[in-house]
Amino acid sequence: MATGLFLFQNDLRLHDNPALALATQEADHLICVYCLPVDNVNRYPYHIDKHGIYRKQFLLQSLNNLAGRLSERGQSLHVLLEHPLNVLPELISQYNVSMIYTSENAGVYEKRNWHTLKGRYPYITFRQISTHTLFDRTELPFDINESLPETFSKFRKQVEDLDIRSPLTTIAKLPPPPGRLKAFDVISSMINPKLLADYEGGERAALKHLEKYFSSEAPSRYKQTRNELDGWENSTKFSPWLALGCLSTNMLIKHLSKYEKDVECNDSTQWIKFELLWREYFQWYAHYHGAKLYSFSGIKKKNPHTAYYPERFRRWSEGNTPYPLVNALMNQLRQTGYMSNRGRQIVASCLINELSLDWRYGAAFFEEHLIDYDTASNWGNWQYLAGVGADPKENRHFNLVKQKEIFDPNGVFIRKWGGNNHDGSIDSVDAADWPIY
Ligand SMILES: Cc1cc2nc3c(=O)[nH]c(=O)nc-3n(C[C@H](O)[C@H](O)[C@H](O)COP(=O)(O)OP(=O)(O)OC[C@H]3O[C@@H](n4cnc5c(N)ncnc54)[C@H](O)[C@@H]3O)c2cc1C
Repeated sequence: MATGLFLFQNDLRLHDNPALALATQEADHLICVYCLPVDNVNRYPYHIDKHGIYRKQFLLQSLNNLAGRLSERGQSLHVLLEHPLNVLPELISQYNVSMIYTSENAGVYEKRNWHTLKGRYPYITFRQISTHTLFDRTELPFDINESLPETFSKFRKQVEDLDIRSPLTTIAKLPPPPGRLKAFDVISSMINPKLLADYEGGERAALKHLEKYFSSEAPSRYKQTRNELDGWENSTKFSPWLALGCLSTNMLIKHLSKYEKDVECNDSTQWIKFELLWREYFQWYAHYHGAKLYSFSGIKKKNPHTAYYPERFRRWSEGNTPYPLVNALMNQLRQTGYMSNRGRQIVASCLINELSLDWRYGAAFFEEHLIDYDTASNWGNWQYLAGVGADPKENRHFNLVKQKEIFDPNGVFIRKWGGNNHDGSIDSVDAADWPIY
């Protein structure tokens, strides 16, 4: 009897989960695990908590929903509040695990953990499958170990006409856990029932939103509305569920294609696919560039001009800069865990250009707060805007006055999110006008 261990990561779903489907076929018994280290030990020097309150709540809800769905199928989810390398060895030896399965992960740390585990257990079969991308690495028209098109446009031209795999059906039956294994519910007590959030984590909520979005007319208007700063229906809002894998990208494309066939195919519907290809590009970008994704000089090996201004960073984070639009956007992020794409571009450009700060601090702040935080999309987009990524243009400096005129001409957004509550300064100075850091 073969016992397998399935390590859930960014694939918290039972629909279209090829990695879990493989484990289901091959193992006689299966242990389902998710590792959620609780101490917010800083992995970067940026003084961030790994999970801000909204991000954490969304993750816990997603895990809770997955646990429920597994339990309906006689399985259980073991959420371990520990680093995988600390807890998996005990499970492996106690249950004589002979196969370990997981989804491919673009994160450098996650890759390192996987390689370390493989090195420690040469007699165990390790299987890693793509579940986070539209294409499998073998379907790409280039060898991702060797190369990646240097810009998004070149990538898009190579992949946009490729066939996209149909999503697998929801797994109905799973191998049972080994007899002696008892599950403990550690998640539901960690969810804060009083925290009101716009988004609910989990596969069930993701599929509900998918149905709702494609039964509305919003997909036909996407291109005209996607840059709005606020408003639920102005962009698709799939990103939080895609980031944790509560929703598969292939499933999303299937619904988009059905909408195009049954309702309407126009510029807007095509633009949704275009944006999903951006996501796809950043995923492979992270796989290809590895640790360079997080480096100051990026993939271009070019050092941006910055200095160390801790007060400016604090002001930016707290929404207390001389730029009301930036303040409103940062308040929105801290108070909801979400910000529109245009908003992200504006605040990132401000941090990089007006405030001359190190872009990695901005990326790390987003990592803490975004409910849709995704290593590849976040750090890839920040590199792009900082001029050290895959952008053929030298500089993406957004004119803050113009952005306000276009996207918030009457100041409605700024008032809603308290953008005018600032003291007007960028740096504090002492009596002799010297900056105080
Ligand atoms: C500085 C910065 C940081 C970002 N960090 C993240 C992040 O951590 N996680 C994340 O999912 N997205 C990130 N994005 C991309 C984008 O802002 C969000 O995906 C989008 O705002 C999510 O809202 P939506 O689902 O309504 O997007 P829509 O406009 O409806 O787009 C549909 C889908 O396409 C994908 N997408 C759209 N734009 C991008 C893009 N520029 N890059 C990659 N994928 C894209 C997303 O999966 C999105 O759900 C970042 C962008 C910037 C400028």
